[in-house]
Amino acid sequence: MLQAIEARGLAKRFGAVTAVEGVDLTLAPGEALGLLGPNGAGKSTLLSLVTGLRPADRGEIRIFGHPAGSEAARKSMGLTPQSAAFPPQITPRELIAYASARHGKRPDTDRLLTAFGLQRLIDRRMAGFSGGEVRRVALALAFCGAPRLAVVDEPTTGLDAATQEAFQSLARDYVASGGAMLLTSHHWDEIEAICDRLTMIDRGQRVLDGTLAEMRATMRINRISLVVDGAAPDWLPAPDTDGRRHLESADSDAVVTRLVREGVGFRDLLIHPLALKDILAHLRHEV
Ligand SMILES: Nc1ncnc2c1ncn2[C@@H]1O[C@H](COP(=O)(O)OP(=O)(O)OP(=O)(O)O)[C@@H](O)[C@H]1O
Repeated sequence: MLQAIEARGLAKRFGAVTAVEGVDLTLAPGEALGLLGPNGAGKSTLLSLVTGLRPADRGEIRIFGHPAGSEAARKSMGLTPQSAAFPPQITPRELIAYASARHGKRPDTDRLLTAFGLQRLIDRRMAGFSGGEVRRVALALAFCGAPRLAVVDEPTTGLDAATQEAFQSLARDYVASGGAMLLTSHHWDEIEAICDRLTMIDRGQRVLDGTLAEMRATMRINRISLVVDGAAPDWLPAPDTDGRRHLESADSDAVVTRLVREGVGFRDLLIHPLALKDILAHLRHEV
């Protein structure tokens, strides 16, 4: 299958700073890849190489088989950069028409307006738009004309909860209908809600790559929480502010058996697989 993104050995320096060093990246159609990493890890630089906004110093990137930055590669992708500025006299309708035309498509204005709550703003000049309103327009542009690949850098930073949810739902629909999505975010729950696979980079290097399911299967750790009535044994952690005791275990059956055997009065027992945040906290000791 032709990959949406196929990148090998990418490297980029800015003077003395090595922003990206020897990174491989693949993304298939119908897949969402979350790019994670601390501030300054090299995520935005990596995206700028993938989108062809900057040339790589070393390595090769193909977008649906075409070199990054080529006309064919650019036409196949929609993009929301980390920060975007638009001419003050332009309206969202004009921008959406322009971005859709790049893909040779009629503007799918109605769907995008509804998804990003832009109905009231569509014909207003962008001068005076709030930060969140500008961000919503920038996000809508990544999906105009149904590109085969959407690249979104910290999509929901500064957006209200309703718009964050709308974005997640649109992103899931886009991927389910065959779109490929590369996303960076500092919101782990957002990555978890949208992405099938994640790649973590740190100081320009890839330190982790895999699906959440693979990571969970490897770790086999569950998060257990319960309320204890009466005395609790020493091996249980103290209750949190929510009154529940939380612990992690590779053998939740054994924990429950022990509670019963020791006659602990417990209720509201919940057993969950580890959240992405917890998985990364564990793996960080190993990477
Ligand atoms: N134009 C530039 N000139 C000089 N250094 C740069 C430039 N762009 C990025 N860098 C440096 O490259 C490194 C990677 O930056 P990058 O913006 O890719 O990180 P990031 O992972 O996107 O960070 P954040 O989560 O803070 O957005 C940082 O050390 C940054 O200071």
